[in-house]
Amino acid sequence: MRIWLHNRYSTHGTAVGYNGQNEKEIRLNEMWILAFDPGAESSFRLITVASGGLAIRIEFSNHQGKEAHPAVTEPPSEAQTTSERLIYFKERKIGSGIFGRVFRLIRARDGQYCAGKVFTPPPTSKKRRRGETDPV
Ligand SMILES: Nc1ncnc2c1ncn2[C@@H]1O[C@H](COP(=O)(O)OP(=O)(O)OP(=O)(O)O)[C@@H](O)[C@H]1O
Repeated sequence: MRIWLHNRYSTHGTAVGYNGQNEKEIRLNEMWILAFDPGAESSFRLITVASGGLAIRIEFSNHQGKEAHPAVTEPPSEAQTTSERLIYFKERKIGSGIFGRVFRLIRARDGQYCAGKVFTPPPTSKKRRRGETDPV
């Protein structure tokens, strides 16, 4: 089951958080997925509820007996403005490498699963200052 929130006429935008994430991310005219349950049985049609400027679209897709969408790694994103940047919610850690930790993410706009790496900055102790000579 997918539940979407689309603010069509909001003056100040809408913020949707998950587990305390992205709570301060306010968007205008953005579509948000509010719930996703891959094991949900399909027994309803698409429902759209419109109330004033708030429209809630409820999509009951049939995922019964199917695995959740496999995690995929996306190509690097183009440079985007803050309001265009896609929003991801961290679901859980799925691995780690030398350069950082890898998380299973849910893309807020369409509920697709993705894999995303959070890079760990290298320790600063080995950084050399400008003008410092190479170690022998
Ligand atoms: N697209 C993905 N789907 C599922 N799991 C993934 C995906 N990408 C990474 N992982 C998991 O995260 C782990 C670490 O991935 P990462 O890309 O960081 O590996 P790495 O190349 O060994 O790391 P590094 O480049 O930091 O040395 C993988 O071993 C795997 O378990």
